[in-house]
Amino acid sequence: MAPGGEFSRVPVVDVAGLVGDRAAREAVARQLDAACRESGFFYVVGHGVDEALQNRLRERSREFFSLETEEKMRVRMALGGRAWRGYFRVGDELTSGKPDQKEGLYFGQELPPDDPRVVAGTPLHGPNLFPERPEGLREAVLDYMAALTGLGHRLMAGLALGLGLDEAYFEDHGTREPLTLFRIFNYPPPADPSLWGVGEHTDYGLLTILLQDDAGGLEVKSRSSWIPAPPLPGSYVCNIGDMLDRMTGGVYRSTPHRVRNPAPRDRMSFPFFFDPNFSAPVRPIDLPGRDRPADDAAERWDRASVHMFDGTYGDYLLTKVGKVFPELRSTVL
Ligand SMILES: O=C(O)CCC(=O)C(=O)O
Ligand SMILES: [Fe+2]
Repeated sequence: MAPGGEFSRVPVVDVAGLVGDRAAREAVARQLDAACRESGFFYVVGHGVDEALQNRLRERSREFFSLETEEKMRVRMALGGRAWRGYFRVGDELTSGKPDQKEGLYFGQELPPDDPRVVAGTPLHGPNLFPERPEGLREAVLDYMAALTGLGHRLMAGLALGLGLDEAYFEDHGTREPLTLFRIFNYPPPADPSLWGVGEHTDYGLLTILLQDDAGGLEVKSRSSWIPAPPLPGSYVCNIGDMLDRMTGGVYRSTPHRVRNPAPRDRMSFPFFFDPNFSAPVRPIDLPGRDRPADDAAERWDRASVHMFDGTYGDYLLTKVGKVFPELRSTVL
């Protein structure tokens, strides 16, 4: 393994063994561990998510984005209030201060209005803002989020094993009831080729599980160059977020990435974020045999500039929200 985040490809891991016997789980865990140290990015195949469900989600999403802006704006984010849900237009979301060339829908765990967290006005908690049309988008999103929550638990158990921890470590430390955020993005071909669909960034939480279509355009930052993560049929692209990077003292890497749609048509992607519970305190993981952070961790953390380990995951996440949607700062925070 090259030191310091130098890598030349995003590895593919068949995770079917995670539902097998101990030896099979350990074999997968070793591959996940190597990928998380080296690049912080990996494809997974053998993930068990139903292809028909993915197709249903894709179809309904395509139908939604093809509606007139006026209709899409009926579920605009401003109406989701503190729950941080709904539709945003091309250019509404900022990455590193620059408007992204993508439109999208934000979803989270579906909670009834009388859930105590909703009644208390807890940010990022609430019912979703589902559009009236197309019919079936609501069911596709909820079914898909349930399937991906299951995959998130399986992968986190594999990551725990790879770190030499009990497989239930993450469940016991914040993910038994995870915070799950789900987004559906549509990237039109950029009007100006210098504009990014999503500019360079790292993700916030533990693990991102991304379904992309066949347009391509996702790139991952190795130390000295950008490495493409092209669509691989039947796969997800997974990556480590800042929180897991910090919890592991930088042993697992949250790697910068960016997207520009290279296709002459729209590109759709479906990132699912599997994070600790909003009220879970975030603590560094005690990793046997490792008492200091990876050599380049401080450099990476400075760039992301978050406060660490002195609060809950929710406290941390709220420091991020206002940066990407300045308009929502007053409603969410
Ligand atoms: O659309 C993609 O392929 C990646 C999106 C992404 O990086 C993100 O939402 O954090
Ligand atoms: Fe990302």
